[in-house]
Amino acid sequence: MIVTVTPNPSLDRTYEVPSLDRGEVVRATGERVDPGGKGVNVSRAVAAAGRRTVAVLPLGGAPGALVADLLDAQGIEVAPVPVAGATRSNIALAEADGVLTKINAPGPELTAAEQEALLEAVRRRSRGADWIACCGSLPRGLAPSWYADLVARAHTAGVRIALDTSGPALLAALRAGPDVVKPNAEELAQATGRPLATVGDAVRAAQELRGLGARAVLASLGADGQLLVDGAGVWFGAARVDSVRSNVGAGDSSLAGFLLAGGTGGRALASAVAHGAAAVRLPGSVMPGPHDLDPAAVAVTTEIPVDRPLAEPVP
Ligand SMILES: Nc1ncnc2c1ncn2[C@@H]1O[C@H](COP(=O)(O)OP(=O)(O)OP(=O)(O)O)[C@@H](O)[C@H]1O
Ligand SMILES: O=P(O)(O)OC[C@@]1(O)O[C@H](CO)[C@@H](O)[C@@H]1O
Repeated sequence: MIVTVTPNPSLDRTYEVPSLDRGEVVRATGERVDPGGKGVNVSRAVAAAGRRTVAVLPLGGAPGALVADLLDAQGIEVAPVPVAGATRSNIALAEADGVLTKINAPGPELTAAEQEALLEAVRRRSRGADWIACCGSLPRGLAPSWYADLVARAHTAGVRIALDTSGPALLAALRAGPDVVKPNAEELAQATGRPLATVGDAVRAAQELRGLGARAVLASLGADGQLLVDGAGVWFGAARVDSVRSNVGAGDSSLAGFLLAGGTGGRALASAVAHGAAAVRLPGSVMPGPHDLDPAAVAVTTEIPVDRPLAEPVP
């Protein structure tokens, strides 16, 4: 079982627009609503693979009720922690040329009692879990050390923990020794304070995160693919994608793929890459199921193309 924790979930609204014209009324040609937040997406991908998952998350107000209903309709077990503030709505504006602009709201502030209830729900629901995946930004009220605390609690309970977050929350959690962290290129650059221009730069940054405490680093590099750096070595994986529809949630799908395949080694990296590639072929944050995957298009190697320039370098 894979338990996910999303401290700041969202109702994800995607509007398809011909193009963005600042200051004008822009008429959408299509819209969709998805239950969102990074851990929620991991649960959606795990459930799509037919595996058991429980999504632990605070939910409040009408948007929170809608998130719960949408997850229920997808057959995903939810452990909701009721909160007074309304769950946020995040907006994605998808232009016809493929450019996507995302607006993420701050979300409600959690009171001390709500924070305690969330920790208690994680403790109760993660008994006997194979993995806890803690994902996304922290809402106001939660200290940057919140994920670090969760890592320590998971290890005391004998459960492995994967973490996908950024900034001070990531840096604080590294010191607690998470089993795997999943930064993207920007988060790697931010955590190390250095630009990323090549695959080699990304390997060095991932190794630095291991030096800070992470046991393994699954680094997602957008169109360039993914790296896995752990105590056994370094793997690089990539898949060809002919047409990209939406990259929202591609990282979450990748993390789900990684955990579904055991969460360690080259086989798990191949699954992560297959899930990332499948996610970008689907609209909005739709998570792929087994029938969407194309494992034959994935290549994983230990011969790292260190000098390869990144398609999207981080200055
Ligand atoms: N343009 C693309 N072409 C091919 N594969 C892609 C592309 N964009 C993303 N992917 C696949 O999806 C994975 C995750 O993408 P990315 O690095 O953008 O994650 P992310 O920034 O964490 O995304 P999110 O936060 O929206 O979940 C990539 O490592 C890659 O395998
Ligand atoms: O604001 P955060 O927590 O960093 O990210 C939230 C979010 O952008 O992440 C998911 C895609 O990865 C979306 O479902 C959601 O809107």
